[in-house]
Amino acid sequence: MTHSPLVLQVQGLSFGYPHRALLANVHATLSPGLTLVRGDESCGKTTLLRLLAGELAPQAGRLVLAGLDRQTAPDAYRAQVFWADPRSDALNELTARGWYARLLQQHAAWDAAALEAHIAGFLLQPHLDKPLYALSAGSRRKVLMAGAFASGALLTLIDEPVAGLDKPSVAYLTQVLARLAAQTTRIVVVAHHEGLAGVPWGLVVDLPAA
Ligand SMILES: Nc1ncnc2c1ncn2[C@@H]1O[C@H](COP(=O)(O)OP(=O)(O)OP(=O)(O)O)[C@@H](O)[C@H]1O
Repeated sequence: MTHSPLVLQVQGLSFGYPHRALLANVHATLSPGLTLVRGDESCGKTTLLRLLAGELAPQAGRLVLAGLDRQTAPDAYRAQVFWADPRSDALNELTARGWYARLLQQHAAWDAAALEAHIAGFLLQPHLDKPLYALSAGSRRKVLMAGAFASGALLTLIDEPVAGLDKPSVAYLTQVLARLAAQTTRIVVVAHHEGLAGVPWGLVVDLPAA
């Protein structure tokens, strides 16, 4: 664990895929609480989360999380991050229960009691022993979010949280995010095309249209 103040500094971040320039000179300082990454379809929200996760390398710029530089201390940086790409097939063969057991090993601040609460809140109990490929898009999203919230990671990245969610689950998600907004030990970043009613964002990072 690091003793630097909990802040994520994004300094001059630029990134493009071959033939597709996307993010140019992004600057932001993210404090504990909630940040919304907002923008239209295909403007680069998921790409920015993948950069913040340390999964993609920027073409320019720096990321420093609680004193850990993503470039010079990549493993230490990534150890403080929760990121599970909802579009990835990487977890398909795992059950939620199996994946949570893996996360427990990876995240020092894993909160088993919080996981139980999120499983109940998202009504996930019937799905815990099914492989993720067998779940609906919404249930899969809920499995990922329960893991994200229970991880206790200093930086938690959540992509498109309401995609495929039923109304009661959106209401539960809203409650959880509102609680996280007030805590001082985690930075939670959510990518979505607009704000969510009832969620008090501490910071909104608007990405320009593609
Ligand atoms: N691996 C990749 N290689 C090439 N282009 C990519 C890759 N991943 C994404 N893109 C392109 O980059 C652009 C931004 O994608 P990204 O998924 O980051 O946007 P987004 O804002 O999250 O989109 P959405 O709102 O549709 O989820 C899109 O045009 C997409 O097709």
